[in-house]
Amino acid sequence: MTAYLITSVSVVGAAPTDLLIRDGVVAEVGPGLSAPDATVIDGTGLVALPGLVDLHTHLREPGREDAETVESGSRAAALGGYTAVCAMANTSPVADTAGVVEQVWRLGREAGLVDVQPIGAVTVGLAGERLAELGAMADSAARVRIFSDDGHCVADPKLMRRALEYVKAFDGIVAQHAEEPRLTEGAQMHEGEVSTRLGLIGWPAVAEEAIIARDVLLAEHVGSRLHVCHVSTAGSVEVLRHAKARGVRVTAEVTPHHLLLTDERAETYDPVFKVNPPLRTAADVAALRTALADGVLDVIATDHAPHAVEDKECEWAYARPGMLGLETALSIALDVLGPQWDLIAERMSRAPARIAGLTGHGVDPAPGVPANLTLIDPAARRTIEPAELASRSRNTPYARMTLPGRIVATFLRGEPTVLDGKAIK
Ligand SMILES: NC(=O)N[C@@H](CC(=O)O)C(=O)O
Repeated sequence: MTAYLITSVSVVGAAPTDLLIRDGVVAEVGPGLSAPDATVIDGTGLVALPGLVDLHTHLREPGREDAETVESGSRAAALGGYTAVCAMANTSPVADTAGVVEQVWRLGREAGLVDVQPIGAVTVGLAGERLAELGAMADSAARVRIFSDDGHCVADPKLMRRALEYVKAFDGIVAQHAEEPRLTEGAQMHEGEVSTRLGLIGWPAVAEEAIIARDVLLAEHVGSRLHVCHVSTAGSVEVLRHAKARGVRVTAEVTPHHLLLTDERAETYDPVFKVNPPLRTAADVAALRTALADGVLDVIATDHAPHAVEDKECEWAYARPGMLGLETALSIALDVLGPQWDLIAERMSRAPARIAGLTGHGVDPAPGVPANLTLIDPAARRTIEPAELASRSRNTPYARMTLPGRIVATFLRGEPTVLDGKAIK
């Protein structure tokens, strides 16, 4: 196994030092290291972070391998600085049995570019009618701990309660896609001034907030762990703030796109901006940013949602919701937060690893820890060209935008998955 000596690198924003990677772990950290057998990487101007961890990735395999595979999504993740991703269950077939989660887990191991941790469905077929085999998925080789019907809300309060109770047996967590379906029938975008002007049916903020309010009360009642997917409104932040102050065991994520883009993008009628939950208002964006800084929002999660051309390049009403995220998330975080490296490490690596229970991930580079890390050039700027992305899909909302930051290298257990900004395999 090749050893790597990264010289003059800033570890999570600290003063430059050297970092030696050997036998899968960070062997030494300190100035003036020498290791004659090691491959040297000049880290001048670069920042080392613990490898990013995504709590919310759609890999589309099995079922829609034309849009993404475990391998292509893993490559996109590695290029984005990730060393672990949690793969959502809305595949075809749905990941609602031990067999399917083990298949995804095995495909992740075979690709070997990031650790792929499958998420299991809460209900059979995401249909919201009866609980899936949560225990069998937890006991499987994939060791599922996060359960989610993402793409669909677990709308039935009794089922949601049962799921929250059930996962306590193995310290699991239910990740809710908070959307009261009766309030979003036919919805095409955020309900507000822009939807009124465009004549598109709106997805009101209250459809999200009402479910979060209900679910934090349920989580409190049964003493279980709730995670809220892709929080998008100022009102949701207030509900979460209140719940956290009461000591409810709730965590929450926000996507890069909800931190940057607003519903005014719908004026283009370009379905690349159609997403679930929808892009909201500038006031929502501001509230999400504040909540991310103060910890009401624990995590930046990509909700990487690749879609084939025919599902995206069509009329707005017929287009599938969802955007790519893995290859641009760090740049958006840097744009939104600036070089607050400790905060970025917390929201994009440590906290998601903790929530998902992924040992060996989300740990700052220090002697003895697994060498899961990424090297970032914060001074670089790059223009996003959809055709150059590793994802099989092209639905990035940042096409031709120039964004700060570039991933120079990513290491998974001491082996590079990305070097010089290029995927190794
Ligand atoms: N976030 C999205 O806009 N899309 C998700 C599922 C979903 O949440 O609708 C997808 O799987 O494409």
